Amino acid sequence: MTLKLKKGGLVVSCQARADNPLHGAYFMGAMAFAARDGGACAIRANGVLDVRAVKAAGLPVIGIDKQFSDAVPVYITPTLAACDALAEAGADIIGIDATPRPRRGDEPARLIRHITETLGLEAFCDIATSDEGAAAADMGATYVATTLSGYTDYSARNDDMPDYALIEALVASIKTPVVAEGRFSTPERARRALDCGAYAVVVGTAITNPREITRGFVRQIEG
Ligand SMILES: CC(=O)N[C@H](C=O)[C@@H](O)[C@H](O)[C@H](O)COP(=O)(O)O
Repeated sequence: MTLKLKKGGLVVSCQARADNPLHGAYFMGAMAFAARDGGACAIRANGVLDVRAVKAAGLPVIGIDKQFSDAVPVYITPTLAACDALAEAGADIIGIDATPRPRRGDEPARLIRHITETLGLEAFCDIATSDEGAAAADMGATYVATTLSGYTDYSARNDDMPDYALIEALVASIKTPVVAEGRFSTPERARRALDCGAYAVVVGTAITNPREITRGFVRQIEG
């Protein structure tokens, strides 16, 4: 079966939180057009409004719905209802948190079945460890992504490096395509992800967050 993400391709994550001056579907839609013109093979976007807007660029869309809560750590597309809304908005692939952490919503296995069997879409499973990736693969994930490495209390890290070791461990242990995501802040880092065996690589901040890019320059020149 042909997958919607291109092997060896660059996925651009077009996301801006409410405190970001570029927050909103208009800006994220424009980012998606720019990413498409630059050669991206797909877009990752948060929320139904942004998914609809980025869809206009004509690329496959990984839709997620971040629902932050003080009560539980899981926030990426925690419910079947969120999956339905993203599908309705035009997502081709739905991204979920597939870690076994406490959640308010539905279990990863149920979400994956719903996405792949009921909605007929692809399930993009964000994990933080190789055991979690293996479990997601067993549950029927279409892709396993390293997105949450460094962002759970048991995978916390002090540097800003991507988790190449996790990519390699996953590639060695599962047949499901492994997508590299998280801290691929230069073209060289993205290239190395593919050299480690990643199927594709997702880049967000380094392409679509001018505020963070500016901060990086200012840190370097002002010390
Ligand atoms: C941990 C989490 O919630 N990551 C999010 C997932 O959607 C986004 O905030 C990241 O920007 C995205 O994963 C891309 O990563 P980077 O921006 O490092 O290229």
